[in-house]
Amino acid sequence: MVLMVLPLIGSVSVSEVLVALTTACLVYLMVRYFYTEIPAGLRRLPGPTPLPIIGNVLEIGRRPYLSLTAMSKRYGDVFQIQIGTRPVIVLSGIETVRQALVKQGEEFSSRPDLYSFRFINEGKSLSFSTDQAGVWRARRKLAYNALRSFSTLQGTTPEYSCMLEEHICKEGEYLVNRLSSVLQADGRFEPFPHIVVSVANVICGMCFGRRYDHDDQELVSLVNLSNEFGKVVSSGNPADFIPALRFLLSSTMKSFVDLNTRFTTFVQKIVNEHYATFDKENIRDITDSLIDHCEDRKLDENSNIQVSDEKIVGIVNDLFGAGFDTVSTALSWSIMYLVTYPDVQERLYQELKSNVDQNRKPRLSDKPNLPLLEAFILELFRHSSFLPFTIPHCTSKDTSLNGYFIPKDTCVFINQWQINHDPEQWEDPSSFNPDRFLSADGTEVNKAEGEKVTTFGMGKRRCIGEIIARNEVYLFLAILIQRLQFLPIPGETVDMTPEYGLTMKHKDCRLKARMRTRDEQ
Ligand code: HEM
Repeated sequence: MVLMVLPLIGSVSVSEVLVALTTACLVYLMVRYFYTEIPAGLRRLPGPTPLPIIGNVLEIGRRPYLSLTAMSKRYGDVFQIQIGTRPVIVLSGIETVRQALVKQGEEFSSRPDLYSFRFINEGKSLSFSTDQAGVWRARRKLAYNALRSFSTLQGTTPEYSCMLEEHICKEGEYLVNRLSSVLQADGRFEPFPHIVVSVANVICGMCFGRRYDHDDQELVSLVNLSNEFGKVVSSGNPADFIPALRFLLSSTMKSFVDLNTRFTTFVQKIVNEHYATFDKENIRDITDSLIDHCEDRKLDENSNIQVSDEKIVGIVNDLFGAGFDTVSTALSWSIMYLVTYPDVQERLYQELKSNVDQNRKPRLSDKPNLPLLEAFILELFRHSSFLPFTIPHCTSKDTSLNGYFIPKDTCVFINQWQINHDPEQWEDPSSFNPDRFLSADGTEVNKAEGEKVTTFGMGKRRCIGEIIARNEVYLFLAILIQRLQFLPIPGETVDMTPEYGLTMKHKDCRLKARMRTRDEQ
């Protein structure tokens, strides 16, 4: 057969072959599109017309949160795009997203099988893998309970209300001292690299019962790779959908695989140390409690969900990974906003000064007395929407939403950025204004407005670290604002344009800061 075709190819040009191939792909896609049977009473999804082979990649561009928000204005809250040849549903609008993730949560809570996800935690990640529903639910429950136990555990001295508070207060103090010495030496600093070590130490404390020095190269080099990780696993990365790109972008994929291997090796070493020194009577941290659970589970003959020891202890990998990058990104953006809005920074400082005695550090219990700080954090989450999409979801069976038919195994993007900038929900959404969350006299936070901010997802896959994350952002910020005034470098502008990724980072930026004096405090 091949021998019969070869002479024919010899008589046509390369461009003719390409045209023929493109036409064949187009016909195939059109046939597939029009022959997807739509059940009676349901409609076909609207969306932009895809190009052969690449789909809508060009229209999606480098900032999918903006392009897909613009498309939602044209096609509505539920529409379909195509990345490569794979259809993807994009959901916008708070009510539509709530309908899908909460009311129809069973159908919209799986994860798609995406190429890059296979390399995370050796394909066994709780957050990214395609575990069947029973397995991820069991792992999620274990992870949630472990986090709750080790954050609410009593502190080592009565000074602290719980272990989480103790870790944050201690790391906050180290961070202030670190920034102070960097400022003395260089006169300027970059926020993310210092913050990320402090935040990583809080989750390391809970997961591994240990902390690392700010100069520990093993930890520092690992946590500073989170940006590279986020770029590859972001929603809409074409390499996840178009196999040819995996080879064209092979160096990016290779460094992604390398960084995942480094990450897993780092955690595995600590896990092995825990196995070697494990004592059932002395559960030291989350890793120990997961090891303990493996032993207990073997006694539970009635359990019908089989989860391997590897998948149980591997949960700590997810908790560590999810626990440092997100919170550090939130704090780093906070500093950028404080510098960009100095009047807000001054009001926050004055609020702290009036409500927290100058001779002590802020505590979790001060939160109700600091409504402006709470409003600032809500506005930071809303305005930056630094997690513009949740981790991609996938339908577990044929379903429908808002009258549109959605087949089983369809990849679903949830556009959190759109919800947080929807002009139907927010007055002047593009302006940064913490006061939008405060009562007219500034003494109370409007809870209903606050709940509209969508940062942690919704429903069955909602972030399990939300309470810890909110407490960390609040307490680290309170400690920093009490002790330092953040300033731009004279003559330099602060660029607030985000760089797209799973968590969007601000551009590298050097800032100044001034230690507050005791009198001033
Ligand atoms: C400001 C900080 C944080 C933000 C904005 C955030 C946001 C999110 C979002 C949007 C998701 C995906 C939800 C979905 O797919 O629908 C998620 C999942 C997750 N988060 Fe967070 N997160 C934060 C901090 C944390 C922390 C501190 C931890 C753990 C200590 C954590 C652990 C997880 C885990 C394990 C998942 C996966 C849940 C699952 O797939 O079922 N997160 N987070």
